[in-house]
Amino acid sequence: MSAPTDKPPSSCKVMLSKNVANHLLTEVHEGLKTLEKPPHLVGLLANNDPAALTYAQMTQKTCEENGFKYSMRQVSRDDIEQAILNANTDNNVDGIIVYYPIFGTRQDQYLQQIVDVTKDVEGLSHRYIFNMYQNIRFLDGEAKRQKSILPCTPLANIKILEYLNIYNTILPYGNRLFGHTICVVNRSEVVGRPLAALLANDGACVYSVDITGVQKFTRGEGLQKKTHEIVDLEGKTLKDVVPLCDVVITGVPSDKYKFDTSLLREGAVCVNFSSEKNFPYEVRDKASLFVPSIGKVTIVVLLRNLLRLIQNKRMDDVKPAEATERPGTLEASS
Ligand SMILES: NC(=O)C1=CN([C@@H]2O[C@H](COP(=O)(O)OP(=O)(O)OC[C@H]3O[C@@H](n4cnc5c(N)ncnc54)[C@H](O)[C@@H]3O)[C@@H](O)[C@H]2O)C=CC1
Ligand SMILES: Nc1nc(=O)c2c([nH]1)NC[C@@H]1CN(c3ccc(C(=O)N[C@@H](CCC(=O)O)C(=O)O)cc3)C=[N+]21
Repeated sequence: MSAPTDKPPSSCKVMLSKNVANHLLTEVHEGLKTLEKPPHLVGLLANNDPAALTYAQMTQKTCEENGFKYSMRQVSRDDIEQAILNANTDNNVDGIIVYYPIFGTRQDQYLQQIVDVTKDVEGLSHRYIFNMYQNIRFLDGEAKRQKSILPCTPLANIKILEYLNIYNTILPYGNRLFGHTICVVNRSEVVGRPLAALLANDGACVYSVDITGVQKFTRGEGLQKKTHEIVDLEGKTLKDVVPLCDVVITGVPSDKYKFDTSLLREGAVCVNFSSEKNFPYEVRDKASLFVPSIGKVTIVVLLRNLLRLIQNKRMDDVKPAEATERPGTLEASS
């Protein structure tokens, strides 16, 4: 009966990721001011994935517009290992990003582990992944001067939720998602699973949905645990958990997939990180806030991670000087 023109205007606010990206860029510009020369990021492209090429080009453009140096190195699969080792030892390279998938097998995980940990802008090294899952936020223990590196796309999702004020800044750092129930549709090792863990570590109840089933990530009743625990919800599906959620995040890599918006709670916040449009247009009838894509934020987070690597390295460099200034420090800490 009702023609589209009869419909009241939607109350949904569509938030474009460039707003969040620009907000984060101001922080990046502050960091840049403290450096003598532009940070140099090397992108190693060894596949024919058009999404990887687009992402690499978007990264190059953002680097060049914001005072970073970016070099794209296209190599064959056979040469990727040596290309990583060369970038590791090149003093003119501050950060390395290798675009995946390359082999699409465990060889890709091997390549992730040979990138020098001090140049790993994507936080894929074992040490960073361990810290993330264990909710260890610093590399230098109680000194708390060197922050661990978090993977870019999961962290971009978090920066978006912060910008949308889903994080409650009245609560202590680390508990700021307490009371929120979040659904993440994708449990890949590079995005969905780390994202669910990070959100749960910040206090949320997270339903992680993949084609293999649903898992619940929490820090236990009353956030009693230091890090998250995971339970399999046997027999449960997306339909059971979405109505409980005030935030829904999707990352399904298929143009055929469309999220069933009839499941959404009125006023839910919806974010899509897939390069495909996972939400149909009608999401605007249910959601209070909708973020259709997040690529621009991911790239700024990448630059922020690069600055963090440089800052961490600088602190490593000043350590010996400090130790001589304060005799006894070394003995006391050994
Ligand atoms: N915006 C950004 O910054 C980034 C976006 N992406 C995009 O995000 C998407 C996902 O990337 P990856 O996680 O690396 O892909 P992936 O292919 O490694 O993982 C996709 C996951 O989604 C699951 N899945 C597929 N269909 C599903 C369904 N109907 N319901 C629930 N789960 C389903 C798969 O089983 C798999 O675990 C891609 O479109 C990719 O281009 C990836 C990295 C960064
Ligand atoms: N080591 C590694 N890290 C990655 O993060 C990685 C990778 N390899 N391999 C390739 C995929 C793909 N990927 C995308 C990033 C942003 C958008 C994206 O969403 N871009 C635009 C839209 C792009 C367009 O205009 O089509 C946006 O959000 O506005 C898509 C895809 C990262 N990837």
